[in-house]
Amino acid sequence: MYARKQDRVDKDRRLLNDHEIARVKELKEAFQQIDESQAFACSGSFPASAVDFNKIALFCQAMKDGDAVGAPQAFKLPLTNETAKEIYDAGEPSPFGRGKDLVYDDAYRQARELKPPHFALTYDLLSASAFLPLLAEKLDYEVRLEARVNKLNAYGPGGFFKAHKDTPLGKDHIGTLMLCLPSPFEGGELVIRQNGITTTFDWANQVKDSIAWGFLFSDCEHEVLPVKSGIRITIAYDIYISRELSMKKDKTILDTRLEPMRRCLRTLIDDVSFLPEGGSLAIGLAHGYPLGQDDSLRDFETLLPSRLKAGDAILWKVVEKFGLERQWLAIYDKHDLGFGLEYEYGSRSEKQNKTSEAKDFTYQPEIILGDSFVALEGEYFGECSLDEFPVTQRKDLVWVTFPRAASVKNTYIAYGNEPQSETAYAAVALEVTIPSADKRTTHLGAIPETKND
Ligand SMILES: O=C(O)CCC(=O)C(=O)O
Ligand SMILES: [Fe+2]
Repeated sequence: MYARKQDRVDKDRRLLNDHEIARVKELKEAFQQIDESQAFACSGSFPASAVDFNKIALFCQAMKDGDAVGAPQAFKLPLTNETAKEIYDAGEPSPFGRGKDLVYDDAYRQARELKPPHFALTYDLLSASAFLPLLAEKLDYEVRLEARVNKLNAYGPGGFFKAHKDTPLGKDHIGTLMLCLPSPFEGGELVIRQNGITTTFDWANQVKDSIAWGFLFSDCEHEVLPVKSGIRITIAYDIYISRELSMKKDKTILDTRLEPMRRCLRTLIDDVSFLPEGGSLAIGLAHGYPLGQDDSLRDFETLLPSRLKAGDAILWKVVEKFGLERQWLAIYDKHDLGFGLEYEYGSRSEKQNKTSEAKDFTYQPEIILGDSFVALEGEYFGECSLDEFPVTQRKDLVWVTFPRAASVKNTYIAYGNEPQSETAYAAVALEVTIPSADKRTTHLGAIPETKND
């Protein structure tokens, strides 16, 4: 097992004073503001120049009990009520993943689907519009993205897909891209929620003479509201970070979004009355990150920086600029652990009654940290024993924020859109070491200024 910093484990710390708490709060707010202004989902439509409807047809093969019946048929875009219905009828009822099983439950999802190779567009829209490099730029990735076609979804009147997260398909899987084909329909909005913010993609009116697209990080909860009339057809692609060479650009010196966090962290370090004895800040990431049961922790930690999503990437860049010592922490929540660890949310509120601790929101001794990243969100990692799965409580940490992914309770969300692979979303925090005040002054000289100073 990867060696953690055992020397710091289980050492308690003093409660912070009001001044220190105010400093942490500033940092917390700066981080949360970045995340709120960041896109966890975005959408648009393909420009007319990229969509020549004369050249696009959708080929579909009707399916029955998993087998293709008959020859593929070509459908011209935009689809009409009649052609959309034919495509709907060609599909089979959509299952979804619950635990490791593939289940049909029309209380949860009412839709039909076609999987490749039983459908295809005759025109490579993504290449024709150089879509993936543009998406990478929009999402601020310095690595290339890959799109792998997953399926065609068709929703008839009353069709819907309740709130879920997409099953993580591997460490490199970051999100889902939907294309909404032009067909007459009403309703069927795709609603995406992340950290209390909601974004809605309403394609009913948008798609009449274009192809709409929408991207979401697949750890975000999303649902398709009931279609009121007509048939709504989407093609879903899984978006991966490419293992190929990165594009290697350093835009961070010009990135004004780093500024509020950078300023707060700078003030905090410059302030010798903040944690003069030194300590560790724990900043919970806003997104969950796919990790397989057998993935090595070292691999995960190495790959994570290039896979960070939205505001999490900004946090990383800021901390990196300061050159502070840092490591990743895996966070668990009792609801995700199948072996009955006593981790009570209730005990937190009991503690909050004690005035001194109530004031210091940064002191959270009851958080469970894993020595590995295996058991995560969802119900399907519950079979390991405590011996195989060392956990610890780091009572010395100053909690700036909690990982959002650790506190998902809605049972629907534990299910994915696919049968579960041995992969789940890791709830991760970044631990940043703040040196003691005497060491900090010498350390400070080494902290680079950004061009924004
Ligand atoms: O059709 C859509 O817009 C969303 C479908 C979806 O969420 C899924 O297939 O996982
Ligand atoms: Fe989904």
